[in-house]
Amino acid sequence: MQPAQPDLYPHARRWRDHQPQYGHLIGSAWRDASAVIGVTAPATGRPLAWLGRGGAAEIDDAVAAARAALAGAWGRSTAAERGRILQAFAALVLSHCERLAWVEAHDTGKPISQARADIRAVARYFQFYGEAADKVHGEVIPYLNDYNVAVVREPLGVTAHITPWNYPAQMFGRTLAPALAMGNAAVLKPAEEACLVCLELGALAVDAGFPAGALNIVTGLGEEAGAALTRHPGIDFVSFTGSPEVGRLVQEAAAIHHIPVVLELGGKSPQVVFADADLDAAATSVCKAITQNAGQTCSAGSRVLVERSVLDPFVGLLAARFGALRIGVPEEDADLGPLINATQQRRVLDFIENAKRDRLPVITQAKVPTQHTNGYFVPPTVFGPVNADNPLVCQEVFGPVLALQVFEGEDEAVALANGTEFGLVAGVWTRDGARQQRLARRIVSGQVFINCYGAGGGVELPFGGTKRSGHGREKGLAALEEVSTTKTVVNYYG
Ligand SMILES: NC(=O)C1=CN([C@@H]2O[C@H](COP(=O)(O)OP(=O)(O)OC[C@H]3O[C@@H](n4cnc5c(N)ncnc54)[C@H](O)[C@@H]3O)[C@@H](O)[C@H]2O)C=CC1
Ligand SMILES: O=Cc1ccc(S(=O)(=O)O)cc1
Repeated sequence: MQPAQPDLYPHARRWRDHQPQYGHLIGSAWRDASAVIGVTAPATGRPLAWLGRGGAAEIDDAVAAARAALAGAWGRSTAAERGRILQAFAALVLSHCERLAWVEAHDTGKPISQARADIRAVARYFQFYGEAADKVHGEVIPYLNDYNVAVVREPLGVTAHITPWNYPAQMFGRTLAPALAMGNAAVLKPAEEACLVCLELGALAVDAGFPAGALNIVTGLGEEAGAALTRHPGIDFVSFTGSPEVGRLVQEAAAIHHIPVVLELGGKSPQVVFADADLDAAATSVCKAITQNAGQTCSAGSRVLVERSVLDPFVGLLAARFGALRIGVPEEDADLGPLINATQQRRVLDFIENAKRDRLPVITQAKVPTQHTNGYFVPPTVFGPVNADNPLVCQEVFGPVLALQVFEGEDEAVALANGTEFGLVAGVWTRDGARQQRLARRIVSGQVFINCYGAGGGVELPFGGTKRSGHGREKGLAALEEVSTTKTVVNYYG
């Protein structure tokens, strides 16, 4: 066992086997864990930390603390006051950026530069929504004579947030900042696989001035703490990011109490490359879109659709990009790191081995450096051409595995792009302006990028899916509508 660096984990409640052990953050106070879950570092396979294994009792207390916050100082706060606290928190996060980035990098295995970008994104979420908090206005409706009708915007109440392990820090910012800006009190159940940074961020939120109970964090297993939270009668909204299977359970639980849900359930996002495109730029983007975060991104570009007439040159460019990939542990700051755990590694390796067994052509496969045998690494691999009914086209792999499909003409490109159950993100590469517009309309997806992909993940840009990728919008001002409601006040003064 390798001793952890205490400076990275100042808010650990205890130390156990030389590893930090965290409690739950309920009502701005730490609650010792009555049971624990071990966390492993994906890059080394070694023990990293201990998390509380919360359940129904901790969730009850967290929901009660949130309810009390709404009845107290937090519920009485003005929008401007809330905005100032969110912005103070953003500044505090930035001042701890390096430490938080290392916590995130060790916990997820991602390259340190990516982890730093993720922490800056957390600050940006709280800055953006902090600035927006007092700029969300209601409206006055011209109605009958002698009536004044105001439509005012109000928080939903207690919001529940269930987040995944691929971007623990970013998800913290993405889901909590809009909810808190609108005056809700939140309970977060982050993923048990990786969430140390959420606990450190939670501690900084207390320092930044969020009143007791405005933000509560209970860690634990999905089927225990997660299920207890989504079924709890005291919550008024659920935001969930994760698998479609659990998304269905979350929506079923929410239906019991008729509360709204935002579901972000991943995708099988295509990039469509036409013969007239800048093939060099497209190849670079296609490689990055499937290898960033080792392919563990809901919006990963996991399919590339290539027009037949440029198949050979494009395949050459793609093979060169994959051949140049650097794979390593966070400290090496390579292009990609390991997957999150042995289960995900086995799952993705199975996809690769099954495809090879089915004699699917391998276009290119990068090599994992031999010194990294203990981490959960998977070699980035491109298969193609792949038929539309192949599992690599239909199922979310959630690893660095790209499926290449071939098309002739616009209609076939659209049919293939829309040919899965998902609809999260799409990329279109063409210099033809009219075709850009046609494709943007014909592709069924929450986002369409033209001659780019991802565009830096801007906080300002509404994000979410259609079809099996989920519903509701996060990011941008659109997120504020999901976590608030309107009240129509009709005043007769005649
Ligand atoms: N859209 C995205 O960003 C993500 C998609 N996934 C997809 O899901 C696959 C499996 O990954 P998992 O970690 O198993 O995802 P998951 O959907 O089981 O986990 C996501 C979150 O849901 C919680 N959860 C699990 N069961 C729950 C339940 N019954 N009630 C309430 N909450 C529950 C987990 O504790 C975690 O916080 C991946 O291979 C990938 O395809 C996984 C993570 C993120
Ligand atoms: O995993 C889903 C995911 C992660 C990050 C982003 S973005 O950086 O905000 O674009 C989007 C989706």
